[in-house]
Amino acid sequence: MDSKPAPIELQTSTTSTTTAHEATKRDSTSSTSTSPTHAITPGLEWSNIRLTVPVGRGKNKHERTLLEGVTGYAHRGEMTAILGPSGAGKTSLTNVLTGRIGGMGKYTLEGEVTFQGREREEKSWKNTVGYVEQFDLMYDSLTVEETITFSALTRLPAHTFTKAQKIARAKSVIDMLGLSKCRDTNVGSQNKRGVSGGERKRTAVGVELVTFPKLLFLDEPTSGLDSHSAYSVISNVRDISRQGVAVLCTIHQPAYELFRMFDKVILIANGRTAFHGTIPDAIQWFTNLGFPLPEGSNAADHFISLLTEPAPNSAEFEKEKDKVENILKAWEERGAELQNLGRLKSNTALAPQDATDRPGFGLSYVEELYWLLRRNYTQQIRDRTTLIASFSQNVFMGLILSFSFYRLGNAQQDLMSRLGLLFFIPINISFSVFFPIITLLPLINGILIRERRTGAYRISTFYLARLLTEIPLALITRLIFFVLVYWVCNFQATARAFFIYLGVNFLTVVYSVCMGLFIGSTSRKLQVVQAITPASNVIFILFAGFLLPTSNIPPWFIWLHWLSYGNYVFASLGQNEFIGRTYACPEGAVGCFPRGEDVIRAYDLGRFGIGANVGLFCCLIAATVVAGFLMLKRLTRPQLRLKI
Ligand SMILES: Nc1ncnc2c1ncn2[C@@H]1O[C@H](COP(=O)(O)OP(=O)(O)OP(=O)(O)O)[C@@H](O)[C@H]1O
Repeated sequence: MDSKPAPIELQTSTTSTTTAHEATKRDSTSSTSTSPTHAITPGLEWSNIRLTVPVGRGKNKHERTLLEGVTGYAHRGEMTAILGPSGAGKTSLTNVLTGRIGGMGKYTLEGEVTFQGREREEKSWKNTVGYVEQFDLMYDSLTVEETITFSALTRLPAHTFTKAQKIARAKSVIDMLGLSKCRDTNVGSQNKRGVSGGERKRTAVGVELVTFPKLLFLDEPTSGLDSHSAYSVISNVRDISRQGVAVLCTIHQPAYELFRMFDKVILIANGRTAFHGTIPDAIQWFTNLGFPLPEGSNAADHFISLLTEPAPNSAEFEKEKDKVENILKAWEERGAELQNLGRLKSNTALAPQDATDRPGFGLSYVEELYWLLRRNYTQQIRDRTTLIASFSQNVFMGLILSFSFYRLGNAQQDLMSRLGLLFFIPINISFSVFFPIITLLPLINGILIRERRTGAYRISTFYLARLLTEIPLALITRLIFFVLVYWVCNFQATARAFFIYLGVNFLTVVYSVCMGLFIGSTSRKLQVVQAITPASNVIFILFAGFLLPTSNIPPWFIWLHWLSYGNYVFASLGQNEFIGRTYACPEGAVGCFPRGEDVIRAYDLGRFGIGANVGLFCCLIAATVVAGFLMLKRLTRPQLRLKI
């Protein structure tokens, strides 16, 4: 093997405004005459990649080949574009190269992928690679600086970097990406104003870049951006590649000024390689195949149109039906020589593991919890609209209930109203807590999945931080509701009864948060979670013992009664309110409850005392916490496949 990487030819990039065709011609001639001004060393290499998935059902079931015999490389110090028509296999190839094919269901994968001549290893891979997704999920109320600093603090290993060094790294990345002006602006989202699209994309790049990746993948980094923003993103990424990073970008229809910034291009069609090399060489290759670049046209558009199959009913179909196949065959037969010209041989001796390769968390458990809590609270408190909406909803409900059940007396109909109200309060709590949590959870879990892939922090700290954020906020926003309803509706006017009522309702809030996190982690799809939530809650309400008396519950459903939070809450609140109370019972009236104890007996609320009910409820909460944690862990498990 070579002991020293040989320099390879590069084009020079300028920002002049010549036409695409003129620029292309000039690039074509310059490509063989300039030498690189920075080090280029071997990086990622892949050979003979074959990926198949089973498709169809029954008799129609067959194997579909998504990638066939794909070979290529991405050098450190170079920026490579992966280009091809829709459905060509760009995402599939990127998934194989990054090890993210776990989500594809059953598949078979053959071939070899190495980084710097070594097989990719799970423990160091997350520190080697950065992946900027097309839809970059970030906390929208955090500023650019907070977002990038959080990434530096959690992802740079503690055994190598001090906190001050991590913060300094975040600052230097912000400067490098030209984000200094907007460092204090919120990242924002579709629903919330924040930085511009280009700045947001550069922030997503910064989140990955802080960790000194040696390999950076970007999935369509320019989609949705105007030409100026797209140019600035790609020129930033190009600068990053010059620092010894192998950059691989899938890209859709780039403008020529942008396209020519790439050092190499990989053209893909029908899951096979159609070309790999410099852009001028690509133009020459296709000219030699009989497809010269038409005057005034963009080379990227020209390549895509060459690799697009003609529509079966189009006029060109007969003439062009074999065009793509012929191009692919030509590369398979004669392309290897050209591909190898620009290829550096890997030498593992040249690639010592550096300090960032060593696995390890960026922060201690407590520090990690602190930063996760800080991020959660910053996000929640800055999200004023949601906070105000939640607070107003509770005040509104409190007022409605207070007026509806105003100053209940001790008549029989007032007794029934009390009973109904005590049953309604936990239902109201659960629904009002569940929905804000489950609506946000798919987004939060999306961020968690990305961050877990990078090994940023422990899942247990994330979960604990979520609980410690949601519970206090849910309690605070509901306090007025609890107080208002209790005193206006005229429940037992003793401090003991009031605090028991408050305590049981607080536990209901805690349970609802835990249950919300559990249900929210059952699926990554909001629609699924939204369907499960009301159904499961209604079942627990039904079997709580009020709507369907316990004696009428079929024996095979009795477990639902024991799993129902309403059972414990209703029994505790019922005993708290009714024991020791008397009610007016007109003489001769039937079905009358003269004493509170009669109500307890009739509704079977007295099987356990208040303490035992609270104890059982705490056990149910503990079980929900554990189930929610396991569910979240399963849902967001990084599915890396690096060994082939
Ligand atoms: N899990 C899967 N099962 C069956 N077919 C799949 C699966 N994943 C991808 N495909 C198919 O493989 C082909 C390549 O898909 P891929 O997403 O890699 O293309 P792409 O080049 O990234 O397309 P686009 O530019 O439109 O995103 C497509 O025809 C797609 O329908």
